[in-house]
Amino acid sequence: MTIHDGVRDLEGGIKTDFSTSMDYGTYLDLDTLLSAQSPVSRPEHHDELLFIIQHQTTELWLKLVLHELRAVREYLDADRLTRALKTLSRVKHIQRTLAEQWSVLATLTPAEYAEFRSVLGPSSGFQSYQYRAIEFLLGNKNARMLEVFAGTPQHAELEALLHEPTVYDCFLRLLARRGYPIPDSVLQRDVAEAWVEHPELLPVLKTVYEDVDGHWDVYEACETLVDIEDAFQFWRFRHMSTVQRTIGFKRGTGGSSGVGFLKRALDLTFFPELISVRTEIEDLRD
Ligand code: HEM
Ligand SMILES: N[C@@H](CC(=O)c1ccccc1NC=O)C(=O)O
Repeated sequence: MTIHDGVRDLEGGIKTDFSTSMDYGTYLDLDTLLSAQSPVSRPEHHDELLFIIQHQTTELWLKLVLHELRAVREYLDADRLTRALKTLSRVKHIQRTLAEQWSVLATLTPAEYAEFRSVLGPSSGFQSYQYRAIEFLLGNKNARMLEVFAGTPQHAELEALLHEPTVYDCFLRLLARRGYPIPDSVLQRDVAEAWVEHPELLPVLKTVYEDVDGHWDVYEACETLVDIEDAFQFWRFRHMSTVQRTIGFKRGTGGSSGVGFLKRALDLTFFPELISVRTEIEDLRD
């Protein structure tokens, strides 16, 4: 029996003296983490803590996504496709958590948000360095996004990332090394530019999608990239719809038109050929 009068017994082995060893709070640096929530409203608005924690938890997960996507590029460069796939699968699970998390912020009513929105000044998620870095890694390169980071250490980091290959570049280079006829126009592209659809890639992808068993790991990688894009778009949609129900059609604090600006992001695409190849798959008849 481990429960007495509704109380769980502490087992004899449970450690309680940490004077000479690592403990939970020290390992996780919780003093730093839990002292980093500083509401600005005066008197402090009850819901500002929700707003801050929603952003901070998102940024923590984005930190891990960034870490994993950098690893994915390294695995692809080292021809370790299976390892890259395993890592991308972790990214997908984080994306699911991030999309789900919008429901917490959706409990913030328009009236509650309006009570402290003005303290945000011109700050906005548009200035999220990690979000932009992830977009760059996935192929949505845009040098103008650097402007809001002028004079900060993140500017140099994003500038470097702008000139590095994307996850998709690394994947297609791996395919070329495996003997797939990836066109030079793709392999030699200026990686600092946003990805634009390369129709000349379609015949290569078609060979994969027409014989998935003969190209299984490549096929699986293509489908995983589609999953990642899908999840990214879902996050963007949930952001846009949460914004719409919270501020309607007000302008954004970052200076954009607001919802209209966020809606246009839904037309962006990371891996257009992986969508177009589906059009090429012939419907079979019996
Ligand atoms: C009530 C909550 C929120 C509102 C009203 C809101 C509103 C907006 C608006 C209007 C923009 C466009 C830029 C601007 O003019 O400010 C924007 C951009 C952005 N927000 Fe939010 N947001 C909210 C929550 C969040 C959260 C929780 C995150 C998570 C980190 C986030 C991340 C971003 C990002 C990354 C962008 C840039 C998007 C892009 O460039 O396409 N936002 N937000
Ligand atoms: N752009 C938002 C403000 C906002 O959401 C925000 C402000 C400061 C830090 C992060 C934010 N989140 C997303 O844009 C607005 O227009 O209300």
